[in-house]
Amino acid sequence: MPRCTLTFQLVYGNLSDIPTIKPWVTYAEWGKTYGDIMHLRIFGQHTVILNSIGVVRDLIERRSHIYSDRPDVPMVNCKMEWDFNGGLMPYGPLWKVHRRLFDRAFKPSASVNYRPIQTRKINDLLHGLLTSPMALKDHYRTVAAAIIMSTVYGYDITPKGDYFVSLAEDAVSKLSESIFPGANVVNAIPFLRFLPVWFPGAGFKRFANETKKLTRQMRDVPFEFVKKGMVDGTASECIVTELLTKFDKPLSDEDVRVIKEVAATSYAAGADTTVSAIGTFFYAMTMFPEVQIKARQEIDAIIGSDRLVTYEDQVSLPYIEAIYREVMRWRPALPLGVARCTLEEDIYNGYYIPKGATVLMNLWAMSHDPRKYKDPELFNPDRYIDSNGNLLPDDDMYAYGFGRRICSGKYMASSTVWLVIASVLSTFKIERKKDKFGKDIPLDDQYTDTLVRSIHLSF
Ligand code: HEM
Repeated sequence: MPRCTLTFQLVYGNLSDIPTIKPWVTYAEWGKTYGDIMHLRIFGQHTVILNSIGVVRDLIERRSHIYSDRPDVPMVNCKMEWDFNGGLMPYGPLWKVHRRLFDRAFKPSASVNYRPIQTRKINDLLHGLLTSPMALKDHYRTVAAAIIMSTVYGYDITPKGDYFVSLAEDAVSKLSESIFPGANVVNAIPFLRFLPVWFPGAGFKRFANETKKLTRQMRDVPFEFVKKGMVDGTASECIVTELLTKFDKPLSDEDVRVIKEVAATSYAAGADTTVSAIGTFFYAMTMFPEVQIKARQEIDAIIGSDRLVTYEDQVSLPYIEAIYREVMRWRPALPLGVARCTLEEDIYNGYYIPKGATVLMNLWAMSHDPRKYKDPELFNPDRYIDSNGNLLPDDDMYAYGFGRRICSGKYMASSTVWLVIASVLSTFKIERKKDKFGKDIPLDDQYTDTLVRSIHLSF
């Protein structure tokens, strides 16, 4: 096979050409000219962008032995000490240990055990929305954090200014700011990490030093809380107590460290992503009120108004399931997934892909591909429903990624988002804020451009 370098050499040594605002949209646009697979080169670093589901299945799934590594992001791994995070870790023996524990904690049969906690916390959300609807975003941030803190650490957070949540949120927001290609110069020019903090332009080092402290605290403080509770006999049953007490062999210090890291990664990976999906749901409901009306008709017909929706109702509510699928498609929380890296060189359809290349899956492009989704910008749950009102079998879910590093928390995440959608629609009508003349105040599509994107909502 000819070794043609896969080269759409758009940027060579010109960082400012890398889009930092909605790069997924720009990459999808470029894809119309250059195809489903594209290559960028920044200071000699190869980045390959996959714009279609076909290419993703061929490479990320069928050649997963090559495409399951993560790139080294110097700012994050080295300087901010996020290298404990199983989601960012290189593919290898340590990642496999982390992944085994994740899968044990979040596999489908384990995830159903968290439903009572999810239900309780989502009921708290409904209560919050009833008593202070203007604090909408605080309420749904709280529900995502509360579910994870309770399942992982057996800890019930306080709704405002919780210490553990503040630690984790501060550390995670710094992570998100520094991980995007093009968003932080040190990721593109690794040698910068060796400069002293006082070097002109080395402000990133100060940023990293501040963050390091937070990262350590978010990992250690809640874990120590559980350990102390286990000694005192006050710890609630949770993922950490389960892993510490039912490990398949006597625990070494290394095992305890891994359990602590898996717990901290769950918050880092699961909180903002869940918040993003719930925010998208509220946003879509204000933009497409006809969807709310149809959903309420379904809920009224199946559930009535005497009780709240439960997980047992899931199979009887196809339209709610369709809304969930559309939320995940319309505005994926991680539009470029989490970057992969090639473990070996590869040749695909005549393209040469070097070892060590960064690979981005453009989940946004795939879920907005008009060849599969007609009018992709339209929030249209009916695209998953057949003419008899039944759900179509097509439940392709791009938002959780693919292959060996597909999201470990997807079962828990999907059941949280589903129950939020069903519960809110069965109890509330969501409307835009009105101005003093009673007219709707327009809402902009104001999503952040960070790793996990979320909407700024004010109703
Ligand atoms: C709606 C919510 C969520 C979305 C949209 C989401 C999406 C994703 C995506 C796109 C990836 C990268 C997958 C890949 O590389 O192919 C990922 C990885 C991951 N997610 Fe999620 N996620 C969500 C919630 C959660 C939750 C609740 C948890 C845990 C409690 C979690 C744990 C993880 C972990 C540990 C990884 C790294 C997997 C690895 O590298 O082996 N996620 N997620």
